[in-house]
Amino acid sequence: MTTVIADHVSKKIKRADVLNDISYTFYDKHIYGLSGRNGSGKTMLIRALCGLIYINHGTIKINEKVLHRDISFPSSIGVIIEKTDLLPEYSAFTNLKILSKVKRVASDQDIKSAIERVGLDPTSKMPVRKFSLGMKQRLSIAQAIFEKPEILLLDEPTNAIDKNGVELVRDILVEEKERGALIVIASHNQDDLDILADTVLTVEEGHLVGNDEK
Ligand SMILES: Nc1ncnc2c1ncn2[C@@H]1O[C@H](COP(=O)(O)OP(=O)(O)OP(=O)(O)O)[C@@H](O)[C@H]1O
Repeated sequence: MTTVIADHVSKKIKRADVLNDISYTFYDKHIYGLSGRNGSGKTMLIRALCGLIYINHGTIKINEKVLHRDISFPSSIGVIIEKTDLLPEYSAFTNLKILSKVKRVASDQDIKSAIERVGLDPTSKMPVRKFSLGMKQRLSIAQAIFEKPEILLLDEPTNAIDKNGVELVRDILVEEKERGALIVIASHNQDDLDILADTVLTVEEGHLVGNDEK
């Protein structure tokens, strides 16, 4: 079983409380939707859960291991945060191939099938700098899922993606949940939240205020 436990998590930037005493337990085989206005703290929460920022108070435990104490980042995780960095001069396949060398858990076949799954061509030599915004976003999804991670933290995963692509991405995320992934999605797209989320959490001025279990 995979668990991510936020326990009294707070983060201040300058003097502003961007995360304010957040306590919540996330489980596997579940999609959590983060809803909230611009600047409410959704991205900060995602950054905190994947270890990209240090928090000022509280703890985050990934499978009972405390982030920044026992581990520096979760070992089995796929992340999309705005402007996920891709290497613009290389093809889709080469981008994922380079990433795969870090952990060595994905084969070339895993890379190809992830690229195919998001509707891109794994044999294409087109460099990513020539990709449209939507194509880059699709590749970001492939990048997040290709190693079959236990945890997926996705900030606006359907951003810039066309209608057919959005349906494809939603199908992929449901398949990933059924595979057993713990998925957190921040989205302004109400349809994404309605269709995908088993639980919708509302973030307001750094607090988790709503917990709408469907
Ligand atoms: N690098 C930064 N330096 C200072 N403050 C920041 C920084 N990044 C974010 N913040 C502040 O943290 C707060 C939460 O921002 P966050 O990006 O988490 O909001 P969000 O809910 O994801 O918004 P959006 O819906 O626009 O993506 C905001 O008040 C923002 O101004």
